[in-house]
Amino acid sequence: MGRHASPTAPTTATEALSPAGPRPDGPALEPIATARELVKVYGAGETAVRALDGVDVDFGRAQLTAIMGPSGSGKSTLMHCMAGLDTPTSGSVVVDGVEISRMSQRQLTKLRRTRIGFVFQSYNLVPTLTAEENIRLPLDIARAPVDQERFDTVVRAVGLEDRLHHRPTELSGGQQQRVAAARALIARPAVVFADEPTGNLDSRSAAEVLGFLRSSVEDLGQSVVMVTHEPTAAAYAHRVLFLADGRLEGELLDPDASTILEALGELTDARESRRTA
Ligand SMILES: Nc1ncnc2c1ncn2[C@@H]1O[C@H](COP(=O)(O)OP(=O)(O)OP(=O)(O)O)[C@@H](O)[C@H]1O
Repeated sequence: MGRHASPTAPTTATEALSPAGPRPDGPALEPIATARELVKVYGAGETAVRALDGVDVDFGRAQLTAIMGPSGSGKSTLMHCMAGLDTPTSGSVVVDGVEISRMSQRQLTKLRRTRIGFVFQSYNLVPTLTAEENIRLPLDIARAPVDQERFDTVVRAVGLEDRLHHRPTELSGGQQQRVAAARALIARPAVVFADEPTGNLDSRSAAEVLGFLRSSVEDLGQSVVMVTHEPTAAAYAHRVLFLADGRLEGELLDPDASTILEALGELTDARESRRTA
């Protein structure tokens, strides 16, 4: 963390923001998920909202990528389209080599159960099940065997060994979110999508969850994409992408929280001046 992509310290965040896209002079990014010319329009006619306006993006394999941007910029829509939770109006989405944008609902449901992990702001644990049962749930639903070694590795990584028989109400918010993160990883998904995973947590619990997401990338080779409003959370990412008005505006590599904050401020100012021009 805290290392700039650029060797010279930028004077403004705009200078720090580089265009998001293939970098001819940088290391090749091996993508786990890609979007091409992704457009999502909600509604029709005069009330239509163009939530995504032609997004081209590659998400790196074994990277933690954060998506940031002003409210309404299309972050959740992008993540939902990438994760097969929403269908794009046009364009393509490929996850782990599979084109998902034209899949049927049935095919998408199967893909989400086996190849994609989710972490939501509100944990979404089943209250009547223990932590262990919640973690095993995706495999139980898919009627797939639980790989005990994987289970032990993930549980150790989230530090939940002594909480496995507790129900969600008997766990702190941070512990519940760590159960949710373990559940997302148990089936070795191609990619984990996390939507504001620390939005409900105090700073200490947030640091635990983010530390785990980062170590799941570094130690387990997991690919993680996370939407967040918080610069301190995004600073855990290897790469931070910035959206504004449904378009990808740029990216930062290994940024620190203050550079992210500056970039966000400039994006918001630029958007305001476009709107008032
Ligand atoms: N189901 C929907 N129907 C109509 N409009 C929608 C729908 N979902 C999102 N939108 C609109 O699409 C745009 C992008 O929304 P989205 O939720 O992706 O933004 P966001 O960047 O995640 O915002 P926030 O940071 O506030 O969560 C917004 O203008 C929003 O009002």
